[in-house]
Amino acid sequence: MFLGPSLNKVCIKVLQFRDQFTRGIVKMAGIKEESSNKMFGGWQKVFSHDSSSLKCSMKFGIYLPPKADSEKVPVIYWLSGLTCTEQNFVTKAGAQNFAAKHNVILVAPDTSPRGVNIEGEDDSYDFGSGAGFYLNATTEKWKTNYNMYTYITEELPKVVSENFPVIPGKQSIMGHSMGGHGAISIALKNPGKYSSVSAFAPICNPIECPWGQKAFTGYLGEDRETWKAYDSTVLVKSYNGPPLEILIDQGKADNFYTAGQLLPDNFVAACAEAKVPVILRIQEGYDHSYFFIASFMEDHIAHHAKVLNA
Ligand SMILES: N[C@@H](CCC(=O)N[C@@H](CS)C(=O)NCC(=O)O)C(=O)O
Repeated sequence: MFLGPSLNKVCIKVLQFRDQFTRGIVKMAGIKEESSNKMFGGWQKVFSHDSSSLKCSMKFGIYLPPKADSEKVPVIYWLSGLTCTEQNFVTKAGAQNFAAKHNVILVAPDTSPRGVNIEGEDDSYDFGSGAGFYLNATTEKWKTNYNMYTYITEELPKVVSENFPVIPGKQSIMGHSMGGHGAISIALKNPGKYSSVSAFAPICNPIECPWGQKAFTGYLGEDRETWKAYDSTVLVKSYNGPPLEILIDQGKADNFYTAGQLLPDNFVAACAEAKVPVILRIQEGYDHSYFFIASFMEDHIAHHAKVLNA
């Protein structure tokens, strides 16, 4: 059928756009496809790229819902916890089904620089590799590579918007444990940049818990004043940006909760003082694992989609 020269051009463009995501035949800007699997009508992919802020090769998972074959859609960033790579969320969170239903892209990066040959980087599970804490390090030993804050807030969104069909400015952020700390602190530090935020078992007050104190001493040094720039319980007290929807789920049988690593009550008290609305749901019987995360993932995606698709 002859559609006229301009309509034909539009059709060819749409077909090329679809090809880019379904057959992977178009070379993408600075990123390499590592894997691609069809899932719930969309695509679960993993890409690698050279990161300028971390000075190493990084991987991230991206789920493209069926709607992204033909239209731009909002994006939700997921930040994982200690010991995770991009694979934990991709394989265990069970989020793709809900992303397909709510027409959102999900981006799940790795949790630290990899293979940068810093002495001691692989010595413990809660510092160094797999434990970047979503901050920019200032200590001599770590500051060249451990800049996960800049990676998550600037570099990765640029890579995503240059290569995938995202609606500019329509983004939200969520995470788990160390990644819950990352999601909430990043949303509070960047008023208006993220439409909504949610977390599973977040480290809410890192300057007051052993995980946070160890990491902040190593990455930021001994001066505790500098730590406050990355502590959600401190940051929320001076938040004066647009209304933020904050949803937190916390398992009551989570051993890190009972050991005082997460401290959600401190965060909720600070929110009340600052008059920032927060929903904290204590979930009876649930632990810290991805079994807990998968159980409430639908609520979290719906929480973000309600704002992003409004
Ligand atoms: N089980 C770990 C603690 C770290 C941990 O529980 N990590 C959580 C995030 S804080 C996680 O998501 N682990 C990976 C997984 O469960 O797939 C250890 O003691 O070495």
